[in-house]
Amino acid sequence: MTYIITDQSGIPLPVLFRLLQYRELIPRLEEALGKFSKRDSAEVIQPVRSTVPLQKHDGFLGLMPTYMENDGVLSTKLVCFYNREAGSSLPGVQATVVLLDPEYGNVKAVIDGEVITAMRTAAVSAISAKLLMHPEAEVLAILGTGKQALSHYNVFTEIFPFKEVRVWGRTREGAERFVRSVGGAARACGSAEEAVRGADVIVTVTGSTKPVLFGQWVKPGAHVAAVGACRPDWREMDDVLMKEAVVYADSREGAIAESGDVVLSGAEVFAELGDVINGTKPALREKTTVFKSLGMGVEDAVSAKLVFDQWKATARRL
Ligand SMILES: NC(=O)C1=CN([C@@H]2O[C@H](COP(=O)(O)OP(=O)(O)OC[C@H]3O[C@@H](n4cnc5c(N)ncnc54)[C@H](O)[C@@H]3O)[C@@H](O)[C@H]2O)C=CC1
Ligand SMILES: O=C(O)C1=NCCCC1
Repeated sequence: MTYIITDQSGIPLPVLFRLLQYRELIPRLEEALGKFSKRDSAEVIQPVRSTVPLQKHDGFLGLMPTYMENDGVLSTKLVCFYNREAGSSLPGVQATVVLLDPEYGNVKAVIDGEVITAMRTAAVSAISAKLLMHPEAEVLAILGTGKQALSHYNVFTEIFPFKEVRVWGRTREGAERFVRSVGGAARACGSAEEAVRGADVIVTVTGSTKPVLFGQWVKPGAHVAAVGACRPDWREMDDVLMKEAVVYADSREGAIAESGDVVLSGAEVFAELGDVINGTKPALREKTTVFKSLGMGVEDAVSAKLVFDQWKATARRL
């Protein structure tokens, strides 16, 4: 039996949102990041994402297979992402997660990847902030107003007591629309500089291929969760920031292969988040830190298992 857990099967995406809750997702992701960083192939096999360029459409298909033997999870995400810099209204990222039975190889479920991608990415950024931001951080700045901006806003305001949230988008209207959509508990800023000056935590979630965040604006000791610019020639941050900050990543190999901010600045990846979780590398909270997120299959695998388990439990009750 294959379950189709997508809005094409008549299940509205908000139902999927209800199946994933940050309070359940975050501990599972922390455990998975720790397991990944041990590089024990009996525990996790997750190669760096393979990408197929879609030249005609200025995009990429990413294939993200993962096997977690002890958890009995085999999955792959298929994700298409595009350079939508020109203000196109088409979606920048579209994803599907396929969950398989590791023993027989049959497909157990095909799950919409939009909610999983939005929530697991934001949850991992929140984990980076939990580990690396100043414990008394008060001001959060978000650069970008798309899907990731919303999931980051949701999880950061759910789990941290920020006193002020600032949002910058390419257009003032976009930032104001975003602020209205979250009920006004944020302030739209007229420039990225205005948003980030003095901020304790900065989230970059843009589709930009050129820096939108510059080191000279960033308060010493701030934490940056950098989520966009997932190609080796795309940037969100300038060299000043990349060289001044201590750089953490989800996957060292992923960052070296896919992050323009790492590759083009020549910055060194100090540690993976999983190393900090495992206690093998320190969390240098007093320094300016950048968490470079590329996204990993292992994050989709644990999220898809959570959705599937919850879905089956719900379906049994109906
Ligand atoms: N690290 C990870 O695990 C993941 C990374 N991403 C990346 O995160 C970024 C945001 O993704 P979504 O929110 O899903 O996309 P989206 O299309 O919903 O939002 C993109 C936002 O970036 C803005 N933008 C585009 N070009 C810009 C520019 N030149 N300067 C400033 N803002 C610009 C758009 O106006 C929009 O607000 C993308 O780069 C995407 O590839 C997405 C999913 C997972
Ligand atoms: O991990 C993901 O999912 C993605 N990473 C980078 C670009 C879009 C999706």
